[in-house]
Amino acid sequence: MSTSYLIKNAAVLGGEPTDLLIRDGVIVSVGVGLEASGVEVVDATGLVALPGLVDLHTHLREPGREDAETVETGTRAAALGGFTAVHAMANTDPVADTAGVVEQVWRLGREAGHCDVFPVGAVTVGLAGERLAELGAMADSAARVRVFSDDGKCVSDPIVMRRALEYVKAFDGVVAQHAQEPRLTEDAQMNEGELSGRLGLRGWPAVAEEAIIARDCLLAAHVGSRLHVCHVSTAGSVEIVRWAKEKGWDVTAEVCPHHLILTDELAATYDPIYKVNPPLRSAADVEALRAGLADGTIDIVATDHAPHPHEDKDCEWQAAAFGMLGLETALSIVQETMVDPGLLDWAGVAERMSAAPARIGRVTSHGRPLAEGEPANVVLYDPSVRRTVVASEMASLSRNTPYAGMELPGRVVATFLRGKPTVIDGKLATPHENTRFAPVPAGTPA
Ligand SMILES: NC(=O)N[C@@H](CC(=O)O)C(=O)O
Ligand SMILES: [Zn+2]
Ligand SMILES: [Zn+2]
Repeated sequence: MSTSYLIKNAAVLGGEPTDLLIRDGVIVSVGVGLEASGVEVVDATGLVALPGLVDLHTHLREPGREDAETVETGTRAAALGGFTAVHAMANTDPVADTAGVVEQVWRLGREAGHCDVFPVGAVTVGLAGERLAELGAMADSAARVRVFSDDGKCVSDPIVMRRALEYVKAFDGVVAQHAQEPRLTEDAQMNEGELSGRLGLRGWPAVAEEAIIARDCLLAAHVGSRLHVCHVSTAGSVEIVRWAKEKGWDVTAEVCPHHLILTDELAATYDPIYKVNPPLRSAADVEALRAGLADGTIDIVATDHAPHPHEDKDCEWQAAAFGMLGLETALSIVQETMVDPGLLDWAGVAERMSAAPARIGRVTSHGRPLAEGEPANVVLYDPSVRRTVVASEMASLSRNTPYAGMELPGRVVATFLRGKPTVIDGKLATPHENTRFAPVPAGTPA
């Protein structure tokens, strides 16, 4: 059985047609007109080749909420979205605040085999914001945790945040903050503005995010540590991160696809599909986020894939859970909002969705260039097709996509994890097996 693939005529990072020869999980040569025997030939004419995407912010829900998602189903969704690695957030039940839980999640990822799973460790015990979790033990575990986050909750106590930033320096870790000042956002339901007043929904003001980001940048600088800001959603946050970077501080930030395309106007539908934390913001915020991502102020796109079962979403707005799916649509949203308008080229996408998230998470085996000797983590993407999103066709166990019925550009045709296809012809490949590759001709509608 073949473990070798010759990818022909792929636009590597959107460049000229190039061939990639993959053997035993490694890219062994890159060039024009490559020939090889005993390989499966993949016609990638018209397809863009990118390094396998890396998500720094995914909720896989296992253990504890296997009715919403499991490591198996969430990593299927990831592979179909072009991801070869995801960081699994710690707000599970039990919380991933011990070496035991992070090792369990890491092992489940290996067993599923659709993409690599890097568990995020909680900053505080039970996400309670009071006592530091066993950060060192999680870092030293088989899961080798480097990203720590209480995501879903803000580490709001400045002393606890300071200690966490100091502690993670010992193993080159990073604290990923969910920036939400809790007192300013009690029972908050949507972006605070004229519309929240009109709709009678409690507002979530931009200052609640920006105040924490500013404080944390100052704290990180003060102790000489590394800060990552989750799901930046306001123009003011972009300005603060830009300021911190100008100072030379080690601060990175992410934006989610939904904050690049959707606005708070959607709350007027009272459809909780649009309820997310931080909330959808104004059109001016969306514009500032796109500009910040384009100029590198915002380092990465992270999905914040947040599956919820229908009973937590099919209810009135106030009672509904925060969060939306993201893995299977992320690359299309980035094409729509950044590439097609000319704000970012494919090399820029590779940097922000693969290389930079891998660097921030200190993952050395992903986010590598598509070059000789590198691990063969590759996604082949067709930017020329358009597709209508159908929620029931998602691999995720949950259905809470805000894009159902929307027409989006692009389609992931194939994903390779260490030289093995996890996705073939836009469909899931059987993991741990060699499967025949049958690519569709470029330009075939999805
Ligand atoms: N983003 C969300 O709205 N929800 C996330 C938590 C989080 O990312 O803060 C979730 O776990 O459901
Ligand atoms: Zn969050
Ligand atoms: Zn999250």
